Amino acid sequence: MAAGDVVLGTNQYGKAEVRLVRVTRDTPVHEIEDLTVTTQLRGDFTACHTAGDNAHVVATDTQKNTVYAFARQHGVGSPERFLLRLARHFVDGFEQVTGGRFVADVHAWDRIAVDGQAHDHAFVRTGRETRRTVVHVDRDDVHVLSGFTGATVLKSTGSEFWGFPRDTYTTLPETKDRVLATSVTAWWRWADPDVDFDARYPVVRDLLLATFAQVHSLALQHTIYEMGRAVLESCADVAEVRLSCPNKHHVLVDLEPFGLDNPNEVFHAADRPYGLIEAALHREGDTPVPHVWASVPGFV
Ligand SMILES: O=c1[nH]c(=O)c2[nH]c(=O)[nH]c2[nH]1
Repeated sequence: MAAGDVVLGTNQYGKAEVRLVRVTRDTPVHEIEDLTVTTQLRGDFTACHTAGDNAHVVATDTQKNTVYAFARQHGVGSPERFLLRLARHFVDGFEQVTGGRFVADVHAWDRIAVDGQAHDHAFVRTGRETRRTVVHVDRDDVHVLSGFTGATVLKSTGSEFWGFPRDTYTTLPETKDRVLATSVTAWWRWADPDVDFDARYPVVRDLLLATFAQVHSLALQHTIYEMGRAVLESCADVAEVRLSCPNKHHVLVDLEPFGLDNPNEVFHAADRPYGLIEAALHREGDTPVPHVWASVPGFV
């Protein structure tokens, strides 16, 4: 190869955001599982890029069909297991596939209550957080990230923010009692991919949110550090935690022009701009895996 020749670098491809709804109708009480699944394969796909030779290309349409067929054949269950099963299928079934990135979002539904009874087959989408998972496979090197996005939480007290530097451009008043609100995006990396994901997911999620509630916050940075620390201190199976939290500012409204006081009761819930507070936490001595996190977009 001559100097200056063009070289194909990292590449991956697949079907993005396959919308999958599986109804389990073994009994009159149906269950639904609603996921958005992305599969992206890595391996020897050079000839397709450089010469248009598709002999190695597992079509993205085939990948999509596999998602649906696996949902029928094996069920869905925990999104992590579902992705691990898909990843194994592609890596073991096609010599040219060495690994990939597999992502699933889980959309939660609740049963509609009719006369106080949960309906058998009518559901309403909940406003809960979206559970997420990314599976990263490189031959036998398997990493599973779990997490969620869109958990909107608020504390009406127990939050302070003061002691920050003041310069010509600082107008923000110091406060010993403010509203703290955010929409938590959390990811954690399992130390080992052999986990009872469905049992452990709510434990980690609840611990993160309970810590948000319990920490007397001196800054959102302080709160998210404590959230991550709580998980690493009590969950030996979690190796690393990453949190991304927009500070949903609640600004006290000046009611003085109307002859009214405002003792921390009436706020303008500002939309934009917002502070964006992000942190990654791991245990000392832990081996970092930046290539795995690189598959999670838009994160520290
Ligand atoms: O918790 C906070 N952290 C900041 O860094 C910050 N900056 C700001 O204006 N308000 C806040 N709040």
